[in-house]
Amino acid sequence: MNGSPFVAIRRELHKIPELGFREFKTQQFLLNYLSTLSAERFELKTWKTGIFVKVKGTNPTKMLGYRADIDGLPITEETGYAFQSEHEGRMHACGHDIHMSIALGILTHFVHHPIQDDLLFIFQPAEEGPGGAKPMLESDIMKEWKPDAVFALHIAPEYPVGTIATKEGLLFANTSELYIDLKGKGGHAAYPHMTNDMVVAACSLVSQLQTIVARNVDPLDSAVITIGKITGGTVQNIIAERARVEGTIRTLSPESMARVKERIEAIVKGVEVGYQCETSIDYGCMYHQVYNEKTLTGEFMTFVQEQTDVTCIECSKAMTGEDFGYMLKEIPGFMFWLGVDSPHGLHHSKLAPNEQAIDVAISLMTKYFAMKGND
Ligand SMILES: CC(=O)N[C@@H](CCC[C@H](N)C(=O)O)C(=O)O
Repeated sequence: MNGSPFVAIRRELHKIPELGFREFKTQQFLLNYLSTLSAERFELKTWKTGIFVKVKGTNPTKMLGYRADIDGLPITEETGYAFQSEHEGRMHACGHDIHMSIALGILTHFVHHPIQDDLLFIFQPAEEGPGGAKPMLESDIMKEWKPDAVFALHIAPEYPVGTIATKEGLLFANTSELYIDLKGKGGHAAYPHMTNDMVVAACSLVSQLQTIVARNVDPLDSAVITIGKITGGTVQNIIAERARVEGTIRTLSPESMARVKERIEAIVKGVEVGYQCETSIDYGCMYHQVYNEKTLTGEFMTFVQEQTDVTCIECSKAMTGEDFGYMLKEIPGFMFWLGVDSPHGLHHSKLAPNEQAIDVAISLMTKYFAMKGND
């Protein structure tokens, strides 16, 4: 095992994944860790299941922010790790355990080696949903402690350890969850003519939704409609009275999101008429695109290129979503991908990030903050 204390911390956090706004043990773990550091060097405020930590500068003229998300996913882990999730049906399958341990590593460094400016560490709940970044940003705490610039990273399974990938401008998509409920008339499997079958209606709906990206979105633009879950019916020989279709929409602009939603609503209306049923649409949580401020991102990419132990790649935009986009809408900054070289991708039950990436990121970001926070 790697000797880094932050690898050991990651493993402890990996055991206790919790869903959005239920990160009680995670918050306690972070608070316990913070209680081991010199209290006079920082101020701490809890916010719901999240935490703000302001590490005091020696002669601050500004405040720099760093955000780490802290929630897990509803996935049953299949890594076989000795430190596998102890929470049935929950897993850190998006790397937030790594994100937290990196944030603690950077924070610990600056508690011991203060720089001129203040640093704000934001341990944010509910990134996977329903979204913690926006309400944190709107909180009284962040009105008082509003950083002048803010940064975050996300693990990238597809890149080797030592690779940093980002770009100026749009990095991640606009997202919206999608929940469609269908209610018809159930009945005996042998009497379909006396019912309105919601399994058939849901199947037709899912197929029609696929036509939106193919036929209604400009081929030079991009969008995604993924249906990740369909439920309906009760047993094999009863025609289903109800069905529910759950998914997510991704677009490269807020305008395209509005257009895609218009088409979804029209298609759902058509299913309502065609299958003589009642329908309702709920868009759940929505995330603003992640847009990297150009000057800061360009300067960061140059900084990374100057380091001997990491490689900087200019990547393409991705259809992933991140509520960190809300922070970047209000505060200049950027997000970047951190290579972790996993054979399995994000949201996979066997995601296995290479833990050496933790110290790579801590080392890179401590150097970056030392440069930015002393200028
Ligand atoms: C980085 C990442 O994987 N983020 C999630 C954000 C999900 C937002 C929301 N729950 C949705 O599904 O639209 C992603 O799936 O991209």
